Amino acid sequence: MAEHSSPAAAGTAVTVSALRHRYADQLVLDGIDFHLEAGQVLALLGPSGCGKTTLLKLLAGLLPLAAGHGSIDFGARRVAGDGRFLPPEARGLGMVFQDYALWPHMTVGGNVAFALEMRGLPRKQCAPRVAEALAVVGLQGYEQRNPSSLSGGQQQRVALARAIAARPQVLLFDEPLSNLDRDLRDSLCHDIGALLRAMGTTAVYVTHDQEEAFALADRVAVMRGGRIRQLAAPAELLGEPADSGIAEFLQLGTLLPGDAVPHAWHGRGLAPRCDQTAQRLLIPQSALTLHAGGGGLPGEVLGQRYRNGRYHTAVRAAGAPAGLTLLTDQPLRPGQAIELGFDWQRLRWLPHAA
Ligand SMILES: Nc1ncnc2c1ncn2[C@@H]1O[C@H](COP(=O)(O)OP(=O)(O)OP(=O)(O)O)[C@@H](O)[C@H]1O
Repeated sequence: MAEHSSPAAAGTAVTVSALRHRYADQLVLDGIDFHLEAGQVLALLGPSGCGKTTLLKLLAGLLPLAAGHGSIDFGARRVAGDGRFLPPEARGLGMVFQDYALWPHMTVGGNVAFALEMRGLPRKQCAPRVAEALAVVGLQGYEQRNPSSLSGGQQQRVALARAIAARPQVLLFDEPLSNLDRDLRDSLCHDIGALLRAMGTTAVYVTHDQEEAFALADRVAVMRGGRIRQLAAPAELLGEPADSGIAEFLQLGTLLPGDAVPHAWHGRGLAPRCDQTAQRLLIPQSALTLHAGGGGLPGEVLGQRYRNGRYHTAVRAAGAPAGLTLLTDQPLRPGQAIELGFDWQRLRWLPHAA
C-alpha cells in the first residue's frame, strides 16, 4: 500500500460500559466493559459464537441497545444507552466486512464516492477524496474499473478505501480477510496495520485468527461465552495468560493438570503451586529446548511435523504424560532418546477457566 499521509481524521476514544445483549431469551453478551484510547486498535478474538460480531454491531449501531443494557460512548458523545441511540450514519464510522459489500453496478470510484455523497459532500469535492483514498490502499487510477474485474484482495482494498474516504473517527472491521488466501491475508493484514497506525483512527477488529489479531492490534480482547476473559497487549497475553482457557485458545503450549506434574520437577526449579486455585501448569513451547551436553531431562521423540520452517516435535519427558511440543530445526526420528532443556522461569501455574 502507498506510503501516503492520512486521508482520515484522527480517532476518538471508545468507552463501553456494562454492555449486554439478548437474542430472544439467549444472553449473548454479558457485562462487556472496555476503554480504548483515541487511535488504539482493539482486536476482538474468540471462538465462533462468543459474541464478537454482536458486539461490533452494537458499536456500529446496526443493532439496537435495549434499555438498561449498558452504554457506548465515542469520545464525549453517548452513541447508545440511557435512552439515546445514534444510527450508524451519525456515529462517524467506517466499516469493512468479510464479503466486501461493494455495489456491483457501480464503478470502483462510484463505490468509494457513494459513502461521501451519502454524507452530503458536493460531487466536485468527492473526486479528489476518492482518488486520495484509492491511492492510500494502492489502487491509484482504478476509479473506472468494475469491481467484478478485480481480485478478492483488490475488492477488499476498495472496501477499505470506501471506509476511510469519509474520514471516520472509528473504523470497524468484521473478519475482513477471511475470504482471502493465506499469502494475501498476510500482506493485506500488514498493510491495514500500517494504514491504521498512519491514520491514527481508533479501530475495532473482529477476527478468530490469532496471528491477525496479534499483528494488527495494540490490545486484544479474548472473548468466550459472551464475556471478555482478558484484555491486554499481545505480549502480555502471551506471557501472562489469565487462565488455562486463554492459554488453550491461544495454543500457548501444553497444559498439565496439577496432579500430572512429576514430583521430581519441583526439585528441578519449578516454582511451587502458589494457591489452591492454581490448577494447571502451562509449559509454553518457548520454554522447551533440545538440550545437549548432559544435565537435561531425559525424553523420547514421539513424532515430527514440518511447519513454517521448523519441526514441531511431539515428545515425552520422563515421568510426565505425553503431549509436550518442542520446536526445533533438527529432524528427529520417532523413538529417539533426547534430553530436554526446560526454562523453568517460563512455566506458569494457571487457574481453570471460569
Ligand atoms: N440474529 C440473531 N438471532 C438470534 N441469535 C443470533 C443472531 N445472531 C447471532 N446469534 C447468536 O448469538 C451468539 C453470538 O453470535 P455472534 O455472531 O456475535 O458470534 P461470533 O463470535 O461473531 O461468531 P462467528 O465467529 O462465528 O462469527 C451465537 O450463539 C449466535 O448463534
